[in-house]
Amino acid sequence: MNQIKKSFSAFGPAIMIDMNNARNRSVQLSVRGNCFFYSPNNDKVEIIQKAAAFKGGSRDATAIGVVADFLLLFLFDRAKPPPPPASYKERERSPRRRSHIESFAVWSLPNSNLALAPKSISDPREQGEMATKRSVGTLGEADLRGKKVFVRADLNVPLDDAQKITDDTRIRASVPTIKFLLGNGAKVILASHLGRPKGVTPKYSLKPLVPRLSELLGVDVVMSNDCIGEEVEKLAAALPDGGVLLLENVRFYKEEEKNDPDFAKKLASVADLYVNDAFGTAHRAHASTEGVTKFLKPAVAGFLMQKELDYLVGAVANPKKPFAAIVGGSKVSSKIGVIESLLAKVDVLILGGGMIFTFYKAQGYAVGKSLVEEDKLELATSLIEKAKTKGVALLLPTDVVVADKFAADAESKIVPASSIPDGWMGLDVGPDAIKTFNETLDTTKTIIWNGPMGVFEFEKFAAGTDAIAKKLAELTTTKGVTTIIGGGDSVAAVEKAGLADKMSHISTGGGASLELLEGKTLPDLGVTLQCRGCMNLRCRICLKELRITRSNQELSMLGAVLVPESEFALGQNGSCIDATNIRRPIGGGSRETLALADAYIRDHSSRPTLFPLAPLRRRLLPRSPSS
Ligand SMILES: Nc1ncnc2c1ncn2[C@@H]1O[C@H](COP(=O)(O)OP(=O)(O)OP(=O)(O)O)[C@@H](O)[C@H]1O
Ligand SMILES: O=C(O)[C@H](O)COP(=O)(O)O
Repeated sequence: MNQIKKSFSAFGPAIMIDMNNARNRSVQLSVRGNCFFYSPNNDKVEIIQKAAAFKGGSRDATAIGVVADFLLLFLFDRAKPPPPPASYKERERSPRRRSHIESFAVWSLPNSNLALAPKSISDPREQGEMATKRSVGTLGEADLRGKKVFVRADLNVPLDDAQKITDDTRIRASVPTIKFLLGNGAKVILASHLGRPKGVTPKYSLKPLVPRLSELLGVDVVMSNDCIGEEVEKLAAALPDGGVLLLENVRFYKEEEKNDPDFAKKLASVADLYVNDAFGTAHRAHASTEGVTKFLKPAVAGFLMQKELDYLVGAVANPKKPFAAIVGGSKVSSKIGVIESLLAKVDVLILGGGMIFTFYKAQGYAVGKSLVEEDKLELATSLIEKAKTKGVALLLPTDVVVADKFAADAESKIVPASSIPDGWMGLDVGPDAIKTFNETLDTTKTIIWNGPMGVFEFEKFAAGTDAIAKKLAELTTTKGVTTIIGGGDSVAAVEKAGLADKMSHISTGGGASLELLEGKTLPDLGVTLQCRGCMNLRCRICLKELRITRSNQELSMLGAVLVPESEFALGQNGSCIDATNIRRPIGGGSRETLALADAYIRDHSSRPTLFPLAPLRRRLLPRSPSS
């Protein structure tokens, strides 16, 4: 590292960081016309080493700005141990930081092991950091080749009576992380739960997944009959580099859900490091999700986990407005909490599916035989009131498709929502409702959707759900609206309509995504994933666009002045800086610059979310070398 630092300082100001030309959220390093891209999946040090190799010609290179400081600071950062997790907790307790904490409390997941710091673990001086939480993309071949990696995925897929997978979304979603590990020469020991078995239950075996997994990964996946024990040990020991061993359902042991430390230790005993990519299970602190992290270091998050958090947390924390939520499905009781908390965040709330009849009944409408949760009538009334108070447009369907029985071949007709005939049940939203919903959605910029509009499993009652799926696909592709779909059935409906790839994000989490949307701080996280606000095109986390035209010079100045505590300033997410983490530059910057940095820190240290570039720029620019 010292050597890199040295050659790098010889580089002096010959490197420029060209953020304006940065593409794909990468930072481009230009050295005399030679470009290196810093991307989320690359390792910074490697890039800097490459850059350093050009030092011979560096002195003649056109230099704009004070970048040496900036990059050196980054290197200092790497050498510096990470802030202890306690500091985050301390901040959490401090009332002064309250707004800051609120702004990213929802990042908290019990097992997500995330911190998007792109750091290599090859540097022995960073061994202490190996215990910190970060993303799998920070690991390289040097960290992975020949290593046994325990990967916890959520392969809890639906199987039919013939044990055939009916929706492989979760398997497909776990592939990028596994392939990345295999591509780097790791041996993958893959674990998951399936269903909620009570003890060993053949119906919940993971065996039916082997062919599909093998096909998707392009390797013959070996499967063990257990998830711990001698057979697992032997199979794990025999795994070649690039091989995959799938363990049997971890929930065949009750110790899994109890997060039993001995069981966790046994699971961990066959591996060298840990990757948690089970977003769907991220709200559970179980032995294979949380317990193993005590025994395997480093413990890092997989790509899926990272992506899910980026979207779901970003949607709630910093949505592009107007922000709409569509909530449907049948589980009023389990979604009422989400509705309540969404009222504080959305501009539009569209309700559909089985839950609307509880709202109708609460308003005194006849609902026939429709699904109603009698004990939620009062709550429904209060939610309608709350929406009014908060100025949220709460849209209930004006008409519904009713059926004489709950069956695919039921008689059906369209009726006004206020007059469902006796003996009939509402199974879908009607055409008028679809029209209103579509018109409203046309005005929005962010949409989250959980729960189908009707009993979409029956063709006759699928129109409402299909219409929403089509509208969201259209808005995503033609207007750049951010669309996020969560919930098992809603995702299945979108898949069925062949529109999944048109949406911004399809979540693999049911409960986990709901809890995140609800804004719950999930238990026992141990991770702080902070949105640092963006200086780049669009932050992958907060999704906020800050299209600020900047010169390289400005960026250089910013880089020299503002360096977050533990991450490269122009970092993983395309330049995110947490104002609370800004510290003075080390060994660089004029007195004036340092004074500016101090003033900035003083002014903004309790203002967490978005990094307000403009004021800083105003203050810096007049002092920049060429001005
Ligand atoms: N009007 C209705 N009456 C009865 N059931 C309905 C009605 N509308 C939708 N449903 C049913 O709701 C079910 C889906 O509800 P659910 O709340 O589980 O949604 P989801 O998308 O799976 O979300 P999650 O995974 O978060 O539970 C579907 O099986 C659908 O048939
Ligand atoms: O399907 C899910 O939501 C996850 O796999 C978690 O399953 P669980 O609710 O049984 O823990």
